[in-house]
Amino acid sequence: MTSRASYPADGSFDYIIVGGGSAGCLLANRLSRDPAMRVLLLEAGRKDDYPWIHVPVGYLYCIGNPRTDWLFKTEPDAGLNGRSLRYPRGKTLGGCSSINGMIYMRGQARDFDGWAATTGDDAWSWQNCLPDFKAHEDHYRLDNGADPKTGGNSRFSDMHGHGGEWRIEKQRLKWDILETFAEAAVEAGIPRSDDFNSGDNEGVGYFEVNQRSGWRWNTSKAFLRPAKNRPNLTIWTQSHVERLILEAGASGRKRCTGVILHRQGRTAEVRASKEVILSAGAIGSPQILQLSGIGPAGLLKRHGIEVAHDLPGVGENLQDHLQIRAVFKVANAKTLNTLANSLFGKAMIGLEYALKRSGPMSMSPSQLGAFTRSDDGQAHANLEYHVQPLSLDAFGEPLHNVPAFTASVCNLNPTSVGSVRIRSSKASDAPVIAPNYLSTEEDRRIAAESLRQVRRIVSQPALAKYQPQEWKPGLQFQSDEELTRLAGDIANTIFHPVGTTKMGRDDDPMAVVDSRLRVRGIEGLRVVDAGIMPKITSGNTNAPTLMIAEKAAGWIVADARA
Ligand SMILES: Cc1cc2nc3c(=O)[nH]c(=O)nc-3n(C[C@H](O)[C@H](O)[C@H](O)COP(=O)(O)OP(=O)(O)OC[C@H]3O[C@@H](n4cnc5c(N)ncnc54)[C@H](O)[C@@H]3O)c2cc1C
Repeated sequence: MTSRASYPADGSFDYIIVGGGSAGCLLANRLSRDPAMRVLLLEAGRKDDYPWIHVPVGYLYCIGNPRTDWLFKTEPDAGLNGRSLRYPRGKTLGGCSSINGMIYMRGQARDFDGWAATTGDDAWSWQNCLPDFKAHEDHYRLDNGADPKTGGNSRFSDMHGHGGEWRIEKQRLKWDILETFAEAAVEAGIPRSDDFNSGDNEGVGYFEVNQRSGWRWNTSKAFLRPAKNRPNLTIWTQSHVERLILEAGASGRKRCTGVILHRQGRTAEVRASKEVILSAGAIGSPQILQLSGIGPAGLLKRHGIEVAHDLPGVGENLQDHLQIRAVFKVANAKTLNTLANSLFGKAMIGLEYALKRSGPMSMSPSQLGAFTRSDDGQAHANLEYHVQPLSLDAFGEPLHNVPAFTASVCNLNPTSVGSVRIRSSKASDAPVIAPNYLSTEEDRRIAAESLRQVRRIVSQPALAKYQPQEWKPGLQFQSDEELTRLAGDIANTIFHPVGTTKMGRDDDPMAVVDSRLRVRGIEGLRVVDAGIMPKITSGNTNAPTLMIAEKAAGWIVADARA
């Protein structure tokens, strides 16, 4: 390609980070701390200067919007009775942290201990991940020193950090219907929790969120803003990476020396003298690897791509949390459905946000959470509830016009796995995303059990004053078979794809990266994003992705110095 531009004119960057999302923004900050290192961050989307990114309720307008979302769709899924889902992924600086539900959730200690066992690397144990969670944390409960909620004892500060870039705050509004649901959950035997992030999240309580004074706190504000004037950090938006440049390395193995991207209407190549780091997320990173000839040989050949390195695990092992959205109509209760469906209600909502940065516009989609066990045989909480004072068919669709709340419940440890595979050899074609939800007997059984458990909670005395009536799936459905089928009708992704470039031991043929996140068989190339998780965490996935990036940054810097 003779017209291809080559940057920069004076040589190469040291590091190229592909993807300015949750992981990519943190990495850009950490790697550019050393003024001697020239870092390039490439993001396919635009800057995060779109107003709805910053107003918390704006997720409703960012999902399904080409300004901020890749607009992916899943393949028709047998477990969802043939439905295909919208599969939102952030396409802007901040990535998914610019459009997500803002819930700060680390997962359970056993998740990380499990990663350590899978990889044989104790660096991933909970005890050794905790410092990486705390390193960037700025928890409001430590604003004045010790946590006031726990009477000033040190347990909370042992677990949490303060003064880092990643702000965590309490939510700025309350709903009676949610507080009453919490009381019903306690009546049903779920204990209260005032910290979901101590390694064991079992209990019911309010989620803490990534916000600052009523505004969304995304990773672009947190990590890029303080670094963007560093002369050694270059940020290019609207720069779509199409594939990697692979050359013979000094050891005879292949080495990644740069990337080919589409920018300002032309194709260009940029070079990295030390490393290229893929942080394009669990959909984007495997797609780029496959387009570059790194992936399952059969798939690559089918699309006419020369196989640079046969790595069968690239794009496999897709795991996600499936939320089953049970909806209950209520009487005598304030819900967002009724407030937002009247002109007066809308005006009051706008006024409250303008004056106090509180009220429904400051709202993350889910405020109340609960972690519990689907049955007594479970050793740990294996279900997460997101309880919402609203109902809709799916995020991105309008609110229903009747007073209702949603008790969305998801299996935290699904055994169904899917895949992300290129559709063609063109970078502009969205990949084929096949999550294979509810494809195992175990996941189907837990789906039916979880709907029964929702019914148990909602039938507790506390909620009786709101006369809840099950709307979806509907009380007429009782058998395992009916409940599983209905779960397939009302379930949706809760937006947590992970695992498609999983880390693992050398003798695991499906491992894509080693436990230090280096791509197997290729020098100078790492993957640092949610895709490297070998197993999905027992909670929402943004905080663990930041922890992964923090840990990886330490290794990348140390390797450069070695
Ligand atoms: C709607 C929604 C709600 C969610 N709610 C929560 C929540 O409340 N709490 C929580 O913990 N988690 C939540 N998540 C999940 C969480 O946000 C993600 O797990 C996390 O952000 C993943 O980070 P990442 O760095 O792996 O990928 P991303 O943040 O997706 O970053 C990838 C970046 O790479 C860019 N990119 C992709 N391909 C290319 C390419 N070819 N060239 C250049 N750039 C490219 C993308 O545009 C994007 O900016 C939610 C996600 C969504 C979508």
